[in-house]
Amino acid sequence: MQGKTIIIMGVSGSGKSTIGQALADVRGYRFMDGDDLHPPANIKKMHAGIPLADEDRWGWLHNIASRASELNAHNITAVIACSALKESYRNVLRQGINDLLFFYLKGSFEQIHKFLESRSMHFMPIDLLKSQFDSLQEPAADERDCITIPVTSPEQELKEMQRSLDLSGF
Ligand SMILES: Nc1ncnc2c1ncn2[C@@H]1O[C@H](COP(=O)(O)OP(=O)(O)OP(=O)(O)O)[C@@H](O)[C@H]1O
Ligand SMILES: O=C(O)[C@H](O)[C@@H](O)[C@H](O)[C@H](O)CO
Repeated sequence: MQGKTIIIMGVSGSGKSTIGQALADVRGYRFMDGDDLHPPANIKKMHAGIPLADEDRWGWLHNIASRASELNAHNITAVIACSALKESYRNVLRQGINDLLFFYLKGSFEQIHKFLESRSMHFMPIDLLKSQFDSLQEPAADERDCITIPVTSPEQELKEMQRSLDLSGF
């Protein structure tokens, strides 16, 4: 038996950690925050208000893929919060992880800006939100392993995710 991987993707502040942890709790899956796997240099950069570049993200994405695969090999299904902003980033994850599903938390700049204003104590400055939207490539229609979840309330988002997981045989 192999575990599976669910990646909650979207810009900073879209709710990946909050919703991802809640989903893992309710389904009995393992939660992992991709932010915890950033090398210190990446955290330092974001903290200084400098957006990450592709070169900063490749190693981090490979690291996430190998951690997910390790868990899956031990028959552990994992929910991972990972921004995965571009299609090329999602492709790195696809190449490294066998059984993978993405939930994309889709919200407007204004909606997510509000969330970030109410969040305290985080290394990511709100000013970087614009650069997150600039980098974001929303999942294309042919990215069949991506399910878009509109940002509404945590309860509603969880309900939609649960329904999709039941349908996908998770
Ligand atoms: N649907 C929602 N309704 C209201 N508040 C929400 C919702 N989703 C998330 N939040 C709140 O928005 C803030 C950002 O959420 P969270 O930290 O989970 O986002 P994130 O995508 O993991 O961010 P980052 O990538 O920067 O770590 C938190 O304070 C969270 O409680
Ligand atoms: O790709 C990125 O730019 C990063 O992953 C960011 O999204 C942060 O890790 C996170 O959002 C911090 O709050």
